[in-house]
Amino acid sequence: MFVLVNLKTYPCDPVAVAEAVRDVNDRTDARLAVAPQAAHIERVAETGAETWAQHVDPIDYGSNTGHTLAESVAEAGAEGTLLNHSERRLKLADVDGAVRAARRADLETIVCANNPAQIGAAAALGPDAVAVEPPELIGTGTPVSQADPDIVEDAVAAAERVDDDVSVLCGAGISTGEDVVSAGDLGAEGVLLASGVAKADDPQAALEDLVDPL
Ligand SMILES: O=C[C@H](O)COP(=O)(O)O
Repeated sequence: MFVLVNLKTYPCDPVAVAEAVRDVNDRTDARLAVAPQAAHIERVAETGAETWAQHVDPIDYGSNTGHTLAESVAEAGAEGTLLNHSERRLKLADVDGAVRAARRADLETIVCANNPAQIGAAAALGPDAVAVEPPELIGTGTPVSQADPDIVEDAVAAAERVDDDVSVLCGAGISTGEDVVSAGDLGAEGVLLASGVAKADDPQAALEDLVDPL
């Protein structure tokens, strides 16, 4: 299972969380990675943890003030990027452009979507993976795998119909190892989570709990 920890703009110490991600990753068969804010990518990548960007824009080098260039996050040490997160939605044409920009910079891509219909559309754009996240469950601590298991199974089926090379993750409310196992049982190849680690008093213990049953 792939466990991607999105730090959003939570007021945690990104380097301390990254060190915990690195250390727990070294002791499990699961793959762990962390997605800090763009300004923290370089410091986080220097810990040796697999580092992802939270977003890149559908742009190339040039006159794009205030945008995030895929090549810049890759040079800072990111290995992949989230795209179209529920908190950073893009127009369809811009998701397509951002997938292409990320590919140009050799970044792995996960395109987020609200529901199985959007997952099908996202898979058609050729990312490495898609992630289904019902927005109403994000940050609630109620895991999507329990609250809405059908949405995970339907997302897996929707992606498979379009392109069975595209992996499916699920996210929203995932915070325990049991939640990760349930996600896997529903066909997800990974989980996208944030508050369960970024807001934990002890992020390392939270990560250990997440991978313990895997
Ligand atoms: O990117 C992560 C998701 O939005 C899930 O957030 P959460 O784990 O706080 O529910």
